[in-house]
This record gives sequence, structure tokens and C-alpha cells, in this order.
Amino acid sequence: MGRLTATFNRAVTAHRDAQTHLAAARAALTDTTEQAAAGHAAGRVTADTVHRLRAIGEVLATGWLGGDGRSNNDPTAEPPFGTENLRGRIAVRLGTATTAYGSFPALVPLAGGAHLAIDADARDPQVAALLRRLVVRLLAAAQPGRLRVLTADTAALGGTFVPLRPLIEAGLLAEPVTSEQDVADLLDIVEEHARVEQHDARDVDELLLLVLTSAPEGRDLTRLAALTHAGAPAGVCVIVAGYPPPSSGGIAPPQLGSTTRVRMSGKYAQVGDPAGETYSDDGSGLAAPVRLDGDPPAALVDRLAAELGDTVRRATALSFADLLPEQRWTGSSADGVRTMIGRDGRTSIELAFDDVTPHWLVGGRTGAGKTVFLLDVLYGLAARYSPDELALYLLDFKEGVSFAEFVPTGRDPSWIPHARSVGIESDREYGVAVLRELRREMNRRAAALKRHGVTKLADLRRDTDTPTPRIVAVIDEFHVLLAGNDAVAREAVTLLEELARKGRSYGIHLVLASQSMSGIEALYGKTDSIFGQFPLRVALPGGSGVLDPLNDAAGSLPIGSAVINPSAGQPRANTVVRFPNAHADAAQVAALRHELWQRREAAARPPAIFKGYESTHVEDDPTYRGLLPGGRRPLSLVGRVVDVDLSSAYFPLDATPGRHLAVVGTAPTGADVLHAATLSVARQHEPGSARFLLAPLVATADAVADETASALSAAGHEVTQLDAAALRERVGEYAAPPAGPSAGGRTYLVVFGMDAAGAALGLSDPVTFRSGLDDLRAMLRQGPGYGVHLLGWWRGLRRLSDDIGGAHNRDDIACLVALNVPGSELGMYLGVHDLAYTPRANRALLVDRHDQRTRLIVPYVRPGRELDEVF
Ligand SMILES: Nc1ncnc2c1ncn2[C@@H]1O[C@H](COP(=O)(O)OP(=O)(O)OP(=O)(O)O)[C@@H](O)[C@H]1O
Repeated sequence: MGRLTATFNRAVTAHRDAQTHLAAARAALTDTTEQAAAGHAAGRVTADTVHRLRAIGEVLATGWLGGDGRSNNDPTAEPPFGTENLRGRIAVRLGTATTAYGSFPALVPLAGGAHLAIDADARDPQVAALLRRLVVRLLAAAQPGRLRVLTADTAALGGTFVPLRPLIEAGLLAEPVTSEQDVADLLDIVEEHARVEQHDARDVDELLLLVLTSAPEGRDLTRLAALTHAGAPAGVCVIVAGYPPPSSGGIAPPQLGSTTRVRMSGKYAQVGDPAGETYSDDGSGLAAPVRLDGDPPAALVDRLAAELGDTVRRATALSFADLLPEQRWTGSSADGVRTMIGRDGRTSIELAFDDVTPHWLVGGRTGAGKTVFLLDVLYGLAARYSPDELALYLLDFKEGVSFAEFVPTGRDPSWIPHARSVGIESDREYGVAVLRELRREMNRRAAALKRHGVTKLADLRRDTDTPTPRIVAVIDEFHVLLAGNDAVAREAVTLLEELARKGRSYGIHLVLASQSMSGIEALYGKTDSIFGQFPLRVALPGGSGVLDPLNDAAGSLPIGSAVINPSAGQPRANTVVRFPNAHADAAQVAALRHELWQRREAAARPPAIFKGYESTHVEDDPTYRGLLPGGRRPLSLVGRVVDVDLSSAYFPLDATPGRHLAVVGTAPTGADVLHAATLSVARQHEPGSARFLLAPLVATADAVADETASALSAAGHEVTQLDAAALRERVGEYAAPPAGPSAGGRTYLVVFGMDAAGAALGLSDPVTFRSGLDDLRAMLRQGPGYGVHLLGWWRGLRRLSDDIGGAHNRDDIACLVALNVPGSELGMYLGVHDLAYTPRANRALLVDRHDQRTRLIVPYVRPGRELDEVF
């Protein structure tokens, strides 16, 4: 007993500095229990021994790890939460060991590589209550941010942890998983945690407590066992109930390492020897039955949730501001650009666009936080590098507003000065236009390198005064761009392949983000050649598609986190990062945008913006506004090209046979296009120097035709209105060069509803026997030569074809704007077999037969025409 007293006294003194002296104290307990067990067996246990055991137990499992958290000195005072750093082993109370001479606390070691297994699963209410009690003890004791608890409840499908709901809601405890597949995913997370902790050998950053209400089977049990063998540096603590599982076919279950085993026997439990610290000489464990502690008081659970929830959130919360550097625009992009994206535990994680990770592939199901992640990256970069160091091309294919905040709006004139072009709800054709622009820039840079006789972008930057910023081009929902297997998708694949392969040498970096990596037909056979150039993979929840098929680390990620993998998704290269929610910090984000905008250079221009849903008006077109009389050949404006700068779509009307315009399609916007085409040519003539003959032949176009006539008259032009018969006459007149006083100047025959002139044109002249169609065809060929141009709207392609005498005469009306005309029909008319055109609202195809131009355009509509009317 003398030795016992001495060790006890040492332990009590040691309590002042429990961490350093815990080992000594634990030795005291081991000593004591050994002696107690031995003494008990020999009938030598006395009330005094038990009394001392009780005191030692209270010293070892202090605060919330022991009793109810009350101290011996003042039973009414509760210890504070969050005192343990959990870096090494701790003693945790399981229940009360009873002997004939009284009871003492039964403790087991946990953490620091020590684990616990109970033979009955959580369907035994005592086991379920103990598991809850242990979770609460550890959470109450752990310093904020030092403990992460993951639970699996296959025994009761989540029911075991219902009493701990307040902790789940407070974010202190993860939602329990309940299926075998989920358990496998959970093990992925724990293994990843262990790998990262072991790799970063400095210290255990965060203890991951894994609580399972029943043991998994097969391979997952082997994985679980391996975790128990991983040792203290893995930072994992396993508490598993229902181990060993009922034996299957006599095969012994894998042995757990450093695990105290508890065996249930009626109302008592038998606690085995902890690893490395024996209660017994013969391995029989603690020689006293243990009454397990029951449920934690509900009030304690509530209080813990309220107090600790807040503290943990504050301690681990990551705000948008954490991503930003102290000083703006101090970075040099000579060797790459990098930004902090979030944290792994307490470690900040930076990602880079450089030679090692030139391009990124980002995956995540919809709603997984892809947009938020991209915004975090983009704002982080824009805060670090000036527009001379970094330029952004942003392209979004989904209906949404991912990048809308980078461009000026009616309410907020600010923009991100790095943004060169921003596409919102982009068309695939717009995407291709942006990629072409990037390729042009790449070629420009390649030529500049050659010119300066250098091989690296950094050297070029030194040799020239003109800034050569690195370019980061983000394409969100890029699978839309590559959908199908048409000419657009094929061109996009070719461009992407080239940019991915050569971009890194020229400071051009791509981020491809998508909710789906599968079923992209156009990529067939090209995935390796393209995605092989994207070593950095970012998998958000549901985004495992960007990782290796054997890497399922993104399976059960919570929102706000991502797997970062710089090795093209290989299973052993994951880091799980938490990133802040830029959407939640809208005021801060707006403040940053304003700050950056204010810093822009005086000459900075807002980005070229494409909003797929917006209609366009000729009056807003700077080209239209700049048109003046006296040009060499009048331009007839019909819309804006779907390209990076949204350039004006027009046809020059010169003297070549066939320089006429046909607008085709039943969409009422046909009349609007004709209106814009007519007014634009009118601006290029002095009043009195051109004749406008307007034939409003269909009721749907009457209002627009009247508007056109008044606008022309207001501009001082001579306007004559024609009906079908008069049109027939004029066509006859213009079939040959005019002679006499009407000669000279230009004549525009503007026909709203040319198909309605069919009957009149079909009539033959009683004298010459020439039909109106004969005259029309002659006029189409020769008219431009003497200044006559037809601007007509046909509602059907067939009628147009008939009027010109068959599709083989298509060059006789060389300028075509196709509205809602099926692509196949149009392809047939034009003799182009793989024409990629899908008619849709607010879009048209411009075809110029003479210079082989085919462009997707946003056709002009009259202001006030609502979008749903447009098609
Ligand atoms: N770091 C985060 N922390 C907390 N919540 C987040 C975080 N990131 C995203 N979220 C939440 O997830 C929601 C969806 O995010 P986001 O809009 O970025 O998803 P998405 O993947 O772009 O979805 P979709 O493809 O459908 O547009 C956000 O409204 C936000 O509330």
C-alpha cells in the first residue's frame, strides 16, 4: 500500500499539469487496478483500495471526460467546455466498476491511437446510451476545432443518435450515415484524413472520431481494422459496437489494434485490458463488473449544442475575407498565378495556374457549390494580381447568373477590371467564338516570342513594355458546348485540345467545370488528349467524375467542401478543403468589386458581354449610329453576330448580281429585320438620292411597314407604297436598266411578305408573255448593276426557292437571314450537308453566298417586342 499511496500522491500532484504527467497517473491506475484485481482475487481488496481507485479515476478522467463534469471540490461547479487538445491518449469514463467494498470509475484510454470495441451492437439500449454518452463527453471536452465526429448507424438507421439531434443541428456532429455504401464512403473520408495527418507528421491537427453502431462486414471491416492499427499519428479514434460481428463461415474477423474490448453481460459490462496498459496479469481485464454510464442529460446536450456550436463555428468558420490578401495587386504572374481557396483543417490551401497545374477540371452535381467555388477562385486571383498580370474570360452555358456579377448593371456600374469577356447563358457558337479568340491570342503570343527570340513568356514580359497578362478562361457547364456531335462541338473540341496542349507555354489557362463528365460524344477518343492536360482536379459533392474511377472521395462530401487532387484524380492524392460561401458574404464581395473597379486605369473598358437571353435593337448598335451618307457600298444591318465583341451583322449591297436580302421564316421578327435593314441603308443616302418602294403585303407586318415608312419619310427620303399589282409592275420595270429621268440613284424594293406576291408575280404580260417571276429573276441578276436591290421577307423557304427558279439559283439572292427554318431544310436549300443550325428564339443564321460567310446572329427586333413574341 505504501507504493500505491506514493503513486497516488504523485498522480494527484501531476493533475496540475495533466498532459505531461498523465502517463504517470495512468501507471498509477494500472498499478492500482492490478493490485486491486489481484487483491480482489486473493480477498485482499479493502475499502481503502477502492476509495483510492475512485480518487485516481477522478484525477485521470477529469472534467467532462469523467463523471458528470462536476469537480470533487465543488460539486455544483461545472468545468468549462473545450479544455482538451486531444493530441495524445486520454482516459475516458465508461461507467462504474463495482466491488464488494464499493465502486470506482471504470476508465478506458481513447485517442492517441487507442480505440474501443463493444461486443453488442447499438440495438442493446445500454450500448446505444454509452455511445451517446461518449460522444458527448468527447465533444464537451475537446477544444473547438480539435475533434470531428462521424457516425454510422446501420444498427438503427440513424435512430441511435436521435437524442443528439441538437448537436447535429449545431454542426458539431455529422449527420449519421445509415447504409453499407455510405459506411464505405465514410471510411474513404477517414482513410483520407489518416493519410493526410500521417503525411503531415508535425502533429495531429484534428482528431477524427468514428463511431459505428455495428461493425461493417467484409472488406469494410478489414479497412476499419486497418485504421485501428494506423497508430497515433493518423489522428483517428474508432468506437465500434457489435464487434466482432457474428462469425461468418467460421472465418475469424480481422483483429483490431490498440483497442479496449468491452463484453456485455446482462446489466453489466466486462472491460478488457486496454492496449499497453493491463488491468490484469492474465488478460482477463478489469476484475470488477462495470455498470455502463447511461444517456447524457438532455439539458447538457442542449447547452453543449448552444455554447459549443457557436464557438466551433467561430473557430473554424472561413469567411470570404480570409481568402483575400492584405495588399491588393501585388502579385507577379511571371511564373504563374495562385490564390488561397480554403482550408484543410487549420491549414490554408493554395491553388495555382502554373506549369505544374496549368489547367483545372472541376466537377460537382448541380447545387454542389461550383459557382461559389469558382467565384472564390476568381475574386481571390483578382485581388492578388492587377489587370496587367491577369485577364479573365468567363463563359457560362447554364441558365443562371454565375458570372453576372462581374459586369456592370443598371443598378451597379462596377465591373471586375480583369474581365475581358463574359458570357452569360451563352450559345455554343459564342463559346466557340471565345475559344477562337483565345487561340488567336495564343498565336499572337507565339509570334511575339519568336520575334523577340525568347522561349518563355517570363522573358517576353521582361523584354517588352506591353503587359502580357496570364489568361484564365473559365468555362462553366462546358459539357453543353460539346453536346452532340455536330460541327460546333467538333470545332470546340479541336480548339480546346489545342489550347489545353499549348496554352501553358503562352500563359493561357483553362478551367472546365461541369456537373457531368459522361456522355460527351464529341470527346470520343479525345478525353485523354484533352483531360490529360488537366492535372488539377477539383471534385465538389457528387463530382467524382473528375477523379479516377477508383477514387470516390467526393461521394459524401458536405456542401462547402471539395476534394483537391493535383494528380489527375489518382486515389492517393486527395486533400479535402473547405471553402467559404461567397454568396453568403454578398456585401463583402460587392465591396471588393467596387474597390478593384475604382483601381482600374482610366482607359479601362468594361468586358465584352454576351447575355444569351437579351434581345437587340438596331438603334443601340454603334455601327448603325455611325452610318453616314456617301459610303462606297451601303451596308444593310440585320443583327449582332454571336461573337466575342457582338459585332454588327450586315450585308454590303454592291453592284454584284444577287446582292439582295431574303429574310426567311414565319417568325414575325422577319418584319423587324427588314425594318432594320432598310433604315440602315437609308442612313447611308442623302435624302432624295435613293428611292424606297415599300410593299406591305401581309397583315402581320403592317405595323412595322408603317413604322418603316414614317421613319424613312422623317429622314427626308422618298417613300412609295406598293400593293401586289404595283409590285408586279415595278418588278417588270426593273427587269431591265431604267432609262430616262428615273435613271441614277439607288432603288430599294422592300417587300414585307414576298410570298403573298406569288399570284401577282405569276401573271404574264399579255404582250410580251413574260411572267412576273421571269422579270423578278432578271431583276435579281441585273438589278444591283443599276442600283436596284430587293429586301424581302419570305415566310417559307420553299416559296423563296420557287420565286428564284429553284435552289440552284440561290446565288441570285446572296444574302440570307434564316429565322425559324429547320436546319435540315436550310442545309438542303444551301447545298450544305452538315449545317449546324437549330432554330430558336432570338437567333437567326446569316448566310452570305458570295463571301461564304455563315454566322449565328441575334437578329434585330423592334424595341418593346417581348422575347416570347419573338419566335
Ligand atoms: N462554401 C459554402 N458554404 C456553405 N454553403 C455553400 C457553400 N458553397 C455553396 N453553398 C450553398 O450551396 C448553394 C449552391 O451553390 P452554387 O450555386 O455554387 O452551386 P452550383 O454547383 O453552381 O449549382 P448549379 O450548378 O445548380 O448552379 C449556394 O446557394 C449556397 O447556399
